[in-house]
Amino acid sequence: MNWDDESAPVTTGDGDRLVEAAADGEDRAVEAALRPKDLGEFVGQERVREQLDLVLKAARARGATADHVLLSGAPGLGKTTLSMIIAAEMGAPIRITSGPAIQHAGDLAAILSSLTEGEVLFLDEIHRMSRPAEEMLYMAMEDFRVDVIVGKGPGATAIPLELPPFTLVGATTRAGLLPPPLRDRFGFTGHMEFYAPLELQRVIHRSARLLGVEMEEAGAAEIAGRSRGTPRIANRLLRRVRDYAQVKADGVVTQEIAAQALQVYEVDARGLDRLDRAVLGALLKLFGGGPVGLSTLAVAVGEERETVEEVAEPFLVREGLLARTPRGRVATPAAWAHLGLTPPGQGSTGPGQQGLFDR
Ligand SMILES: Nc1ncnc2c1ncn2[C@@H]1O[C@H](COP(=O)(O)OP(=O)(O)OP(=O)(O)O)[C@@H](O)[C@H]1O
Repeated sequence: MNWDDESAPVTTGDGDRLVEAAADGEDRAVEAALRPKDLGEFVGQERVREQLDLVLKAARARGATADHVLLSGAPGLGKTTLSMIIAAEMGAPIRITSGPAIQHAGDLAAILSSLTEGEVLFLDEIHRMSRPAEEMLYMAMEDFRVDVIVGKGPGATAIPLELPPFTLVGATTRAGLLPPPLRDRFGFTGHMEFYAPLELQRVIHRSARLLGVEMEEAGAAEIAGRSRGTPRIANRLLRRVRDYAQVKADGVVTQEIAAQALQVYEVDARGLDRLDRAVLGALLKLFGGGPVGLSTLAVAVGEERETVEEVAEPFLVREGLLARTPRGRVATPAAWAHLGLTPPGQGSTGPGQQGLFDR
C-alpha cells in the first residue's frame, strides 16, 4: 500500500470515513447488540461510573426518581449507552429524543406530558434545542410542571400542567455550550473522556465475543491503537477487520491480520486516515511545516476549508501533530516523525532519523 499516492482523490464528503466518530447507518444497526447493559459491563470512564453509581444507588435507597444527569463528551464515547444503563439500573423505561427534533415548545410539552413516573428522558444534543423549548424545560426540570400556552396575542392563556417526576439525561458535545440556567438544573454532570488504548482493547474483546469473532490479544491491541480513543470507531474497525480475516485468512484476528486489514482501509498505526495524512503531508512537503493559512492548505489538498478545519484538524491537534497559531497552521516535530520525514535543515530523511523527533 502506498500511503503517498496523491493521484487518488482525498474527498470523503459523503460521510463514509471509517474513522468518523458520528454514527452511520451500519453503526446504528449493530450498536444495539453491542451496548453494555449495566454499569458493571460499561468499560472505562471510572470517575463518571463511580459517581453515577452513587447517585443511582442513593436514589434507589430513597425510593426516589434519580436526579437529572448531564453527560458531556465527543460523539461515540457512550453517552446514549450510559443513558440506557441509567434507565435499566433504575428499572425505568426510557424515551429517546434530541434537541434538533424539538423545535417548538409544543413538541416538548407533548413528550413531557406523556412521560410516566420515574421515566428517563434522554435528550441528545440538548444544546441544539430551540429557545422557547429550553425555557419550558427549566420549569419542567425544577418543578415538574409546564405552562402550556393556548391561543395567541392578548387572548393567550397559560394552562399549568403537572408532570410526574422524571429523570432528564441530557447529552452534549460540550457542557460549555449550554446556557448556565439549564446547566445548573442538572444534579450531576459527568464528563466523558477519550478512552485509553487498554480500555478500548477491552471494548473490542467484548464486541468480538458478542459478534462471534475469534480475537487474539495482540489483534485487539492493534485495532485499539487505531481507534482514536472512541469505542464507536473501535467497533467499526473491528467489523472491517473481521471481514478481512474471513476473506483473506482463517477468520482469526491476529495482530498481523488487523494491521494488514487496516492498511487496506487506509487507517494508519495512529488512527489517521487518508484525509488526515493528506493534510499533514501537504503541510510538511509543500509548506515546510508551516505556518500556512487554512485556505491555502485546503486548496493544496483539494478540499473545502471547512472539511480541513472541522473534519481533519481536530484529531491532528488532539494528537499533537498540528498546531493552530495566529500565523497559520504549523506542524509539530511529532508530525515529521509520524510521516517519516525530516524537517528542513536537519539532515537527510531516513528511518534512522525518526526517533529524533520523538523527544
Ligand atoms: N464504555 C463502553 N463500553 C463498551 N462499549 C461502549 C462503551 N461506550 C460506548 N460503547 C459502544 O460504542 C457505541 C457508541 O456508543 P454511544 O451510541 O453510546 O455513543 P454516544 O456518545 O451516545 O454517541 P453520539 O453522541 O454520537 O450519540 C455503542 O455501540 C456502544 O456499544
